[in-house]
Amino acid sequence: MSSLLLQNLSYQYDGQSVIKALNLAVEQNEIVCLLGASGCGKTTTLKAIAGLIQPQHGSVVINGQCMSDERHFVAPQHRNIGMMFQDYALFPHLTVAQNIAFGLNKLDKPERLKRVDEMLELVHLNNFKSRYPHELSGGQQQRVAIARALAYRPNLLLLDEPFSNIDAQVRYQLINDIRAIIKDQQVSAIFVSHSKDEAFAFSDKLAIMHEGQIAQLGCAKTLFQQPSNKVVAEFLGQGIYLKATRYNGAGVSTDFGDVSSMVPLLQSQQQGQIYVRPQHLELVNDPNGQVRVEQQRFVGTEYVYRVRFEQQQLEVPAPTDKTINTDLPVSFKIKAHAVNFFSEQELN
Ligand SMILES: Nc1ncnc2c1ncn2[C@@H]1O[C@H](COP(=O)(O)OP(=O)(O)OP(=O)(O)O)[C@@H](O)[C@H]1O
Repeated sequence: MSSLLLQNLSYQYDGQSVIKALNLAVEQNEIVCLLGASGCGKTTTLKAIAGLIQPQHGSVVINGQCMSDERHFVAPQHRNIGMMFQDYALFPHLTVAQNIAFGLNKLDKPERLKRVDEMLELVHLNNFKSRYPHELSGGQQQRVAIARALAYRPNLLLLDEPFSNIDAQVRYQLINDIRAIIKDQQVSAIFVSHSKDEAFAFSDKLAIMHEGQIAQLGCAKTLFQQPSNKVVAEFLGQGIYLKATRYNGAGVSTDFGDVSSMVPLLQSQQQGQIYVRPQHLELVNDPNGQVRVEQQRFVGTEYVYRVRFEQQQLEVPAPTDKTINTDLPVSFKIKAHAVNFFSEQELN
């Protein structure tokens, strides 16, 4: 049974479609990141899961129980969901221990104190239980927030940009710590972010959102190597489109030579384009080269060349011992990699 199932979910604000027949499944103990550009509908999806808004169509099912569809609506406080936000949302007038105990009023006092101690232990804040939120660092406040969200053993945890207010230097340590805590507690989680780096570090799977729909769900490697469409490929990082002919399931021919693919190319069409990322390109001097170098920058460990080819611009790194003569014509050499091939049909 999936932990969360969103089926055909649609939501409109004042007649404006924000979520459009969205489908998503999160399996038990899985952390899925909703990742996408600003305004694509991530927070609205999270609100629909939490019950803070009621979708006009479709269903929200948590652990097999329907929370919302055209006929049912379970109120947020009865969904057994834990929530964690970027501003921590701790109660300033309550101590760490009181913040964690908040929401545990169904337990009797000894049980409540025991649970609070367990949670303090889990987030390594045993010595901070009597402090107030303003006496803690951002990372410590976020640990209290996760302890509070997990204290009543939710079925599902929702995290909305929880790391965006955390100093960059400690952010990745905190991401690792909180991921370990969630895994330890065997809770499924949905994490909203617009940062790819955070998403890769924190989640098991990424759901790339675009214009109110899930463009693709999968682990980071699958999305990079086999993006199902242009939106996913481009969202994951810059690249350049080059005309290509698929010569069999294992490679393509381009104006820059043949490229073998480390993943099978399953399209039935032969004509299309490949989306090539900078790390798969090598710049070489070539008397017939059509690539224009616009700028060369030394960035300490390597050079970065800003190049232009047929209206497309790209920054390509090159090792310092492979200097390109920018006064001479330049071309690309494409390394063997997991080729992102899109047929003409898929590109339109
Ligand atoms: N209360 C509201 N009333 C009207 N429109 C809204 C409301 N809340 C959000 N929207 C619109 O719905 C769309 C989706 O918003 P949402 O907050 O879900 O996006 P998001 O992907 O979480 O963006 P961000 O990364 O910027 O937080 C946006 O176009 C936004 O302007």
